[in-house]
Amino acid sequence: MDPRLNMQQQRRAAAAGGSPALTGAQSRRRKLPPRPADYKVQVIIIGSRGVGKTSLMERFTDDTFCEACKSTVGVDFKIKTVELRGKKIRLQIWDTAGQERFNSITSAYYRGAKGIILVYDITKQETFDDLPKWMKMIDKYASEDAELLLVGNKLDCETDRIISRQQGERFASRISGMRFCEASAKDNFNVDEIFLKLVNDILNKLPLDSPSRELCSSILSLQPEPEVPPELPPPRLRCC
Ligand SMILES: Nc1nc2c(ncn2[C@@H]2O[C@H](COP(=O)(O)OP(=O)(O)OP(=O)(O)O)[C@@H](O)[C@H]2O)c(=O)[nH]1
Repeated sequence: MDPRLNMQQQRRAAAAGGSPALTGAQSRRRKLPPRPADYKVQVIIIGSRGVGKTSLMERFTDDTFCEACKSTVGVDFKIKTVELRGKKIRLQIWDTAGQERFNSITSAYYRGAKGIILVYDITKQETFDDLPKWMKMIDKYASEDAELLLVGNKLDCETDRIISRQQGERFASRISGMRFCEASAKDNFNVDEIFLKLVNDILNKLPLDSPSRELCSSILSLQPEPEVPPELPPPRLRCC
Protein backbone atom coordinates (compact mmCIF):
# COMPACT_ATOMS: atom_id res chain seq x y z
CA MET A 1 0.00 0.00 0.00
CA ASP A 2 1.19 3.54 -0.75
CA PRO A 3 2.26 5.07 2.60
CA ARG A 4 1.28 8.55 1.34
CA LEU A 5 -2.44 7.60 1.34
CA ASN A 6 -4.58 8.00 4.42
CA MET A 7 -6.72 5.09 5.68
CA GLN A 8 -9.84 6.03 3.75
CA GLN A 9 -7.91 6.51 0.49
CA GLN A 10 -6.21 3.16 1.00
CA ARG A 11 -9.54 1.41 1.50
CA ARG A 12 -10.93 3.02 -1.67
CA ALA A 13 -7.78 2.20 -3.61
CA ALA A 14 -8.01 -1.43 -2.55
CA ALA A 15 -11.68 -1.55 -3.55
CA ALA A 16 -10.86 -0.01 -6.92
CA GLY A 17 -8.13 -2.53 -7.61
CA GLY A 18 -5.15 -0.59 -6.36
CA SER A 19 -5.71 2.89 -7.83
CA PRO A 20 -5.80 5.81 -5.41
CA ALA A 21 -9.34 7.12 -4.90
CA LEU A 22 -10.39 10.16 -6.92
CA THR A 23 -11.23 13.39 -5.20
CA GLY A 24 -14.80 14.69 -5.62
CA ALA A 25 -13.71 17.16 -8.32
CA GLN A 26 -11.74 14.48 -10.17
CA SER A 27 -14.63 12.06 -10.19
CA ARG A 28 -16.96 14.79 -11.44
CA ARG A 29 -14.56 15.43 -14.34
CA ARG A 30 -14.41 11.77 -15.24
CA LYS A 31 -16.74 11.07 -18.17
CA LEU A 32 -19.31 8.36 -17.87
CA PRO A 33 -19.55 6.07 -20.90
CA PRO A 34 -22.42 7.21 -23.13
CA ARG A 35 -25.70 5.40 -22.78
CA PRO A 36 -26.10 3.02 -25.70
CA ALA A 37 -28.65 3.91 -28.35
CA ASP A 38 -31.98 2.16 -28.06
CA TYR A 39 -32.42 1.75 -31.79
CA LYS A 40 -30.36 1.76 -34.93
CA VAL A 41 -32.24 2.92 -38.01
CA GLN A 42 -31.13 3.19 -41.63
CA VAL A 43 -32.58 5.75 -44.01
CA ILE A 44 -31.69 6.35 -47.63
CA ILE A 45 -31.86 9.54 -49.69
CA ILE A 46 -32.61 9.13 -53.39
CA GLY A 47 -33.50 11.40 -56.31
CA SER A 48 -32.04 12.80 -59.50
CA ARG A 49 -28.63 14.35 -59.86
CA GLY A 50 -28.11 17.75 -58.25
CA VAL A 51 -31.38 17.94 -56.31
CA GLY A 52 -29.50 18.41 -53.03
CA LYS A 53 -29.39 14.95 -51.43
CA THR A 54 -25.86 15.36 -50.10
CA SER A 55 -26.62 18.91 -49.02
CA LEU A 56 -29.66 17.82 -46.99
CA MET A 57 -27.67 15.05 -45.31
CA GLU A 58 -24.72 17.32 -44.49
CA ARG A 59 -26.95 20.10 -43.22
CA PHE A 60 -28.63 17.65 -40.88
CA THR A 61 -25.51 15.84 -39.65
CA ASP A 62 -22.89 18.62 -39.63
CA ASP A 63 -24.90 21.83 -40.10
CA THR A 64 -22.80 22.71 -43.14
CA PHE A 65 -23.68 23.68 -46.70
CA CYS A 66 -21.47 23.41 -49.77
CA GLU A 67 -22.19 25.82 -52.65
CA ALA A 68 -20.23 23.80 -55.20
CA CYS A 69 -20.60 20.19 -54.15
CA LYS A 70 -19.07 17.37 -56.09
CA SER A 71 -21.47 14.79 -57.43
CA THR A 72 -21.74 11.63 -55.35
CA VAL A 73 -20.28 8.50 -56.88
CA GLY A 74 -22.03 5.36 -55.69
CA VAL A 75 -23.02 5.96 -52.09
CA ASP A 76 -21.89 7.86 -49.04
CA PHE A 77 -23.16 7.79 -45.49
CA LYS A 78 -23.21 9.68 -42.21
CA ILE A 79 -24.36 8.81 -38.74
CA LYS A 80 -26.18 10.96 -36.25
CA THR A 81 -27.79 10.03 -32.99
CA VAL A 82 -31.06 11.74 -32.20
CA GLU A 83 -33.30 11.61 -29.16
CA LEU A 84 -37.01 11.26 -29.73
CA ARG A 85 -39.81 10.31 -27.36
CA GLY A 86 -37.26 9.42 -24.69
CA LYS A 87 -35.37 7.01 -26.97
CA LYS A 88 -31.92 7.35 -28.42
CA ILE A 89 -31.89 6.51 -32.09
CA ARG A 90 -28.71 6.02 -34.03
CA LEU A 91 -29.54 7.15 -37.52
CA GLN A 92 -27.45 5.86 -40.39
CA ILE A 93 -28.14 8.03 -43.43
CA TRP A 94 -27.23 6.73 -46.87
CA ASP A 95 -26.76 9.34 -49.57
CA THR A 96 -26.95 7.86 -53.06
CA ALA A 97 -25.70 9.08 -56.43
CA GLY A 98 -28.42 10.57 -58.60
CA GLN A 99 -26.77 9.46 -61.81
CA GLU A 100 -28.46 6.47 -63.39
CA ARG A 101 -25.20 4.69 -64.10
CA PHE A 102 -24.86 4.04 -60.36
CA ASN A 103 -28.27 2.43 -59.96
CA SER A 104 -26.82 -1.06 -59.77
CA ILE A 105 -24.71 0.03 -56.78
CA THR A 106 -27.27 2.21 -55.03
CA SER A 107 -30.10 -0.33 -55.36
CA ALA A 108 -28.25 -2.60 -52.91
CA TYR A 109 -28.86 -0.04 -50.17
CA TYR A 110 -32.64 0.18 -50.49
CA ARG A 111 -33.43 -3.14 -48.83
CA GLY A 112 -32.17 -2.30 -45.33
CA ALA A 113 -33.71 1.17 -45.23
CA LYS A 114 -36.57 1.75 -42.78
CA GLY A 115 -37.12 5.18 -44.31
CA ILE A 116 -36.69 6.59 -47.81
CA ILE A 117 -36.36 10.30 -48.61
CA LEU A 118 -37.11 10.97 -52.27
CA VAL A 119 -35.90 14.43 -53.31
CA TYR A 120 -36.60 16.66 -56.31
CA ASP A 121 -35.58 20.24 -57.05
CA ILE A 122 -38.52 22.68 -57.15
CA THR A 123 -36.67 24.69 -59.83
CA LYS A 124 -36.01 21.75 -62.20
CA GLN A 125 -38.90 20.16 -64.07
CA GLU A 126 -36.91 17.08 -65.09
CA THR A 127 -36.18 16.16 -61.47
CA PHE A 128 -39.94 16.11 -60.81
CA ASP A 129 -40.61 14.19 -64.03
CA ASP A 130 -38.09 11.59 -62.85
CA LEU A 131 -40.13 10.76 -59.72
CA PRO A 132 -42.05 7.82 -61.28
CA LYS A 133 -38.70 6.30 -62.23
CA TRP A 134 -37.54 6.54 -58.61
CA MET A 135 -40.81 5.04 -57.44
CA LYS A 136 -40.12 2.05 -59.67
CA MET A 137 -36.75 1.63 -57.95
CA ILE A 138 -38.49 1.78 -54.56
CA ASP A 139 -41.09 -0.80 -55.63
CA LYS A 140 -38.39 -3.09 -56.92
CA TYR A 141 -35.73 -2.85 -54.23
CA ALA A 142 -37.08 -1.36 -51.01
CA SER A 143 -38.77 -3.11 -48.16
CA GLU A 144 -42.56 -2.84 -48.34
CA ASP A 145 -42.86 -1.32 -44.89
CA ALA A 146 -40.30 1.45 -45.48
CA GLU A 147 -41.60 4.92 -44.62
CA LEU A 148 -41.62 7.27 -47.62
CA LEU A 149 -41.10 11.03 -47.61
CA LEU A 150 -41.12 13.21 -50.73
CA VAL A 151 -39.06 16.41 -50.43
CA GLY A 152 -39.12 19.40 -52.77
CA ASN A 153 -35.72 20.98 -52.09
CA LYS A 154 -34.24 24.46 -52.83
CA LEU A 155 -37.15 26.35 -51.36
CA ASP A 156 -34.87 29.36 -51.03
CA CYS A 157 -35.06 29.68 -54.85
CA GLU A 158 -38.74 30.66 -54.75
CA THR A 159 -38.37 33.09 -57.67
CA ASP A 160 -37.08 30.23 -59.89
CA ARG A 161 -39.77 27.81 -58.76
CA ILE A 162 -41.28 25.65 -61.52
CA ILE A 163 -42.95 22.89 -59.49
CA SER A 164 -45.72 24.21 -57.28
CA ARG A 165 -46.25 22.97 -53.77
CA GLN A 166 -49.62 21.53 -54.89
CA GLN A 167 -47.93 19.43 -57.58
CA GLY A 168 -45.62 17.93 -54.97
CA GLU A 169 -48.50 17.31 -52.59
CA ARG A 170 -50.58 15.73 -55.34
CA PHE A 171 -47.77 13.35 -56.32
CA ALA A 172 -47.27 12.24 -52.70
CA SER A 173 -50.99 11.83 -52.08
CA ARG A 174 -51.21 9.26 -54.88
CA ILE A 175 -48.73 6.99 -53.11
CA SER A 176 -49.96 5.13 -50.07
CA GLY A 177 -48.39 6.43 -46.86
CA MET A 178 -46.07 8.91 -48.56
CA ARG A 179 -45.54 12.20 -46.73
CA PHE A 180 -44.57 15.46 -48.37
CA CYS A 181 -42.46 18.42 -47.37
CA GLU A 182 -40.59 21.32 -48.97
CA ALA A 183 -37.17 22.30 -47.65
CA SER A 184 -34.00 24.23 -48.21
CA ALA A 185 -30.64 22.73 -47.37
CA LYS A 186 -29.08 26.11 -48.08
CA ASP A 187 -31.27 28.09 -45.68
CA ASN A 188 -31.59 25.19 -43.25
CA PHE A 189 -35.35 25.27 -43.59
CA ASN A 190 -37.29 22.12 -42.61
CA VAL A 191 -34.15 19.97 -42.70
CA ASP A 192 -34.29 18.68 -39.12
CA GLU A 193 -38.03 18.27 -39.54
CA ILE A 194 -37.54 15.96 -42.55
CA PHE A 195 -35.36 13.54 -40.66
CA LEU A 196 -37.18 13.73 -37.35
CA LYS A 197 -40.57 13.28 -38.98
CA LEU A 198 -39.29 10.20 -40.76
CA VAL A 199 -37.75 8.76 -37.61
CA ASN A 200 -40.95 9.45 -35.73
CA ASP A 201 -42.95 7.54 -38.35
CA ILE A 202 -40.45 4.69 -38.20
CA LEU A 203 -40.70 4.60 -34.39
CA ASN A 204 -44.47 4.38 -34.64
CA LYS A 205 -44.04 0.99 -36.26
CA LEU A 206 -41.56 -0.35 -33.70
CA PRO A 207 -42.29 -2.13 -30.43
CA LEU A 208 -40.72 0.67 -28.33
CA ASP A 209 -40.41 -1.20 -25.05
CA SER A 210 -38.72 -4.24 -26.49
CA PRO A 211 -36.27 -3.26 -29.22
CA SER A 212 -35.76 -6.02 -31.76
CA ARG A 213 -32.28 -7.43 -32.11
CA GLU A 214 -32.05 -6.09 -35.63
CA LEU A 215 -32.59 -2.56 -34.43
CA CYS A 216 -30.84 -2.64 -31.09
CA SER A 217 -27.55 -0.78 -31.12
CA SER A 218 -24.67 -0.97 -28.71
CA ILE A 219 -22.91 2.15 -29.96
CA LEU A 220 -23.83 5.73 -29.26
CA SER A 221 -22.30 8.78 -30.83
CA LEU A 222 -23.39 12.36 -31.10
CA GLN A 223 -20.87 12.95 -33.87
CA PRO A 224 -20.69 11.53 -37.39
CA GLU A 225 -18.54 8.43 -37.27
CA PRO A 226 -15.98 7.20 -39.79
CA GLU A 227 -17.38 3.73 -39.92
CA VAL A 228 -18.35 1.38 -42.70
CA PRO A 229 -20.96 -1.24 -41.87
CA PRO A 230 -19.35 -4.58 -42.65
CA GLU A 231 -22.27 -6.05 -44.55
CA LEU A 232 -22.20 -3.45 -47.32
CA PRO A 233 -19.69 -2.61 -50.04
CA PRO A 234 -17.36 0.33 -49.28
CA PRO A 235 -18.94 3.63 -50.32
CA ARG A 236 -17.71 7.20 -50.61
CA LEU A 237 -16.01 8.31 -53.74
CA ARG A 238 -16.64 11.75 -55.11
CA CYS A 239 -15.80 13.01 -58.56
CA CYS A 240 -15.97 16.38 -60.32
N1 LIG B 1 -30.06 27.23 -53.68
C1 LIG B 1 -29.91 26.00 -53.20
N2 LIG B 1 -28.95 25.20 -53.70
C2 LIG B 1 -28.83 23.96 -53.18
C3 LIG B 1 -29.67 23.46 -52.14
N3 LIG B 1 -29.31 22.20 -51.87
C4 LIG B 1 -28.30 21.91 -52.68
N4 LIG B 1 -27.99 22.96 -53.48
C5 LIG B 1 -26.95 23.04 -54.50
O1 LIG B 1 -27.26 22.11 -55.53
C6 LIG B 1 -26.07 21.51 -56.02
C7 LIG B 1 -26.18 20.00 -55.93
O2 LIG B 1 -26.25 19.66 -54.56
P1 LIG B 1 -25.91 18.19 -54.04
O3 LIG B 1 -26.24 18.15 -52.59
O4 LIG B 1 -24.53 17.77 -54.43
O5 LIG B 1 -26.93 17.33 -54.89
P2 LIG B 1 -27.07 15.75 -54.97
O6 LIG B 1 -28.52 15.44 -55.12
O7 LIG B 1 -26.38 15.09 -53.84
O8 LIG B 1 -26.32 15.44 -56.34
P3 LIG B 1 -25.71 14.03 -56.88
O9 LIG B 1 -24.70 13.58 -55.90
O10 LIG B 1 -25.09 14.40 -58.20
O11 LIG B 1 -26.82 13.08 -57.06
C8 LIG B 1 -24.90 22.10 -55.22
O12 LIG B 1 -24.31 23.13 -55.95
C9 LIG B 1 -25.58 22.63 -53.96
O13 LIG B 1 -24.88 23.74 -53.43
C10 LIG B 1 -30.68 24.35 -51.62
O14 LIG B 1 -31.45 24.05 -50.72
N5 LIG B 1 -30.75 25.60 -52.19
